[in-house]
Formats: sequence, structure tokens, C-alpha cells
Amino acid sequence: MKGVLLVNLGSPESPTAKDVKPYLDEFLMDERVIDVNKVLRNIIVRGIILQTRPKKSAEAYAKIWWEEGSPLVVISERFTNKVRQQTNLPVALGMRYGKMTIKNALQELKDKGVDDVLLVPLYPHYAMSSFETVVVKAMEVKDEFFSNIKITTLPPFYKNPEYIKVLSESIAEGLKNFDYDHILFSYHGIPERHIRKSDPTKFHCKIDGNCCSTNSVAHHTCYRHQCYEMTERIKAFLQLPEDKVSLSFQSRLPNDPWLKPYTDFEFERFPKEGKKKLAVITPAFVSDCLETLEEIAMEGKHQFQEAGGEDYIHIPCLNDNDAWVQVMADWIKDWDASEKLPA
Ligand SMILES: C=CC1=C(C)c2cc3[nH]c(cc4nc(cc5[nH]c(cc1n2)c(C)c5CCC(=O)O)C(CCC(=O)O)=C4C)c(C)c3C=C
Ligand SMILES: [Fe+2]
Ligand SMILES: [Fe+2]
Repeated sequence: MKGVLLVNLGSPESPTAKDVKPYLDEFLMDERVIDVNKVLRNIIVRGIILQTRPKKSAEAYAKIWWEEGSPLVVISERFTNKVRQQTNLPVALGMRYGKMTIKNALQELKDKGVDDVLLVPLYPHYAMSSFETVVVKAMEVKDEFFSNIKITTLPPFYKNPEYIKVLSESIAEGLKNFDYDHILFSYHGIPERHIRKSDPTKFHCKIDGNCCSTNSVAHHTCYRHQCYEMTERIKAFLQLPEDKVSLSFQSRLPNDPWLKPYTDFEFERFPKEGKKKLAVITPAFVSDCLETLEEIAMEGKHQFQEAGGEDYIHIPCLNDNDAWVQVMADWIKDWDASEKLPA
């Protein structure tokens, strides 16, 4: 029997340093997130980052936390419930990190008689720190506990026409009453090194701004290319003026070079160039979370206005948008009927 496993990133149990610390420990000790050898990772994560970050992160989480819990978790649950209403197959939700484990979600499916699973990482793009780590973890859990279950993975959907349509339409809705002079597509950043590591050809990705527009097999796993491609497709769908759209990367950790340009530097730069009415879109995320609600909608607005900006909006992620639920339900139906996966 077939079933569906949706997987998102996860959140701490509560916005306190006590709960943020073990969550960040599991997240940052993932070898696909902080990708250095285990000894060095231990020093960087446990010896340095976790000494101060849990308190700071807990304060940030506290600013966006909802009555029902973490926005990312609550939104993912709402989305899952709506998808369940649109399909006959069992649908479970798991998180890559934290208490809502992939193991529990697979157990829930197994208990319903499922032995053929469609795994859906809830990330539009491929990155070793997001999509890949979900797939690897699900396979490890399957091998250890559910060896009779077959898993098929839904590929990254950053350029899928139905996804581009629903995302573009929700952006259009967000822009309706806003007289912008610039639109910034702010994607979650990754270290530049991750791009090179994920390049199967080992020579294509040069992070020089050109490689991403030259056709290559490397693009199946190139996060940077996929962010550029998604931006172009949304721009084309909405017929946005070329000179009023740009892209940047947010949420970096210190020391390594991360993908550029950096979002916070753009917030400083735009007002000086006369771009004073800014709309920000965060298309690396399917659901709003700490990185959109705090870093972009609150902190970003503050940075932009401090630098001389006047009007600022963050356009929400798709969250549990009905049209997005329908797109997911249609992908599930296609896979159920004929094993077809979205392209
Ligand atoms: C090396 C560090 C990190 C990499 C690489 C990374 C990639 C990455 N992350 C997401 C999605 C999310 N990240 C979120 C929070 C978050 N990310 C990092 C670090 C890396 N992410 C940290 C330390 C945190 C925790 C928050 C903090 O302490 O500031 C979130 C939000 C989670 C929530 O509970 O709301 C999401 C979502 C992607 C898609 C990605 C690679 C493309
Ligand atoms: Fe992250
Ligand atoms: Fe590239």
C-alpha cells in the first residue's frame, strides 16, 4: 500500500535556551550542515557556537512563537492536514531535527499498512544541508528499522510550472497594494564550499556568476543555479521589470564565505541607491519560520529603515495556501496512479 511522508526542517520544543540548545546541537552536528571532520565539528559547534547561540536564538524564537507552537511546525501540520483531505493515501509529517522524527512518521505509515512511500522533502531546491540530508536520513532509518518499505523521493520542485504558478500568484497577491520600487528574492544562504562539494563534475560550479546560466548536469544539485532559475521563472510569469528585481542570500554563520550577495548588505545598500520601497520574498522556504518571520520581516525591516528605507513588506511563504495544497495533492495522485513524479 502507498503512503506519503512529508519532511520539513524542525524547530525546538519551546523558545527557551534549554530547548534550543539540543535542537541546534542535532542540527549543526549534521555532517551535511557543518561539513568538517567530526573532531573539528565538535569544537566549532559544541565548543564555540553552542556556548552563546542558544540564548540569542531563543530570544529570536520568542519573538515569533505562536500560542500553538513553532510557526514552522504549526504551518507544516496545517499543510499536512489539508493535503490529507485531498488524497486517499495516508500522509505523515516528520521533521529532520527535533522530536517529530522521521522514524516516528515512518512508523505511523507502517502501522497503517504502508510499504511504498513517497518521500517529500519540503524544500524547493537541492542543497546537501536541506534536501540531501533528509533523503539520507530517511534511507538510514528505513535500512535500520523498516527494511521492507520502498522509498521514492519527490525531486526538488524549484522550476516546476505548477509550483511557479502558485508561488507567483501568491506573490502577485502580496504585491497588489504595494507600490514597490524594488523586489528582493532572499534565499537561505549556504557556504560556497557546499556548492563545489555538490558538483558531480567537480569543475562546473565556479561561483563566478556565469556557471549557473550555462547548461550543465551539475545544476541538478546546484543550489545557486536553482535559486537563479526560480527567480527567472517567477520574474517571467509575473512579467516583473528586469531592473526592479534582484536576488540575495540570508542567514549565514561567521568565518566561511557564503553565497553572495548577502541580504543584510542589500538592505543597507538599497536606500542609498534610491530604492526606498522594498518588497522581500523568501522562496527557499515553503513555510514561514524563524528565518522569515524574525530575520526578514522584523530584523530586515529594521535594518532597511535604519539605512534610510521608507516602505517595506515581507510577502509570506505559501504556508497552507489552498492552491499549493492542491498542487501537492495532484503530485501525489500522479505518483499513486502511474509512478509519475513532477518535473
Ligand atoms: C551551516 C549552517 C547552516 C546551513 C548550511 C543551513 C542551510 C539551510 N537551512 C535551511 C532552512 C532553515 N534554516 C533554519 C534555521 C537555521 N539555519 C541555521 C544554519 C544553517 N542552515 C541555523 C543555525 C538555524 C537556527 C536558527 C538560529 O539559531 O538562528 C530554519 C528555521 C527553523 C525554524 O525553527 O523556524 C529553516 C527553515 C535551508 C533551506 C538550508 C539550505 C538551503
Ligand atoms: Fe538554515
Ligand atoms: Fe553554477
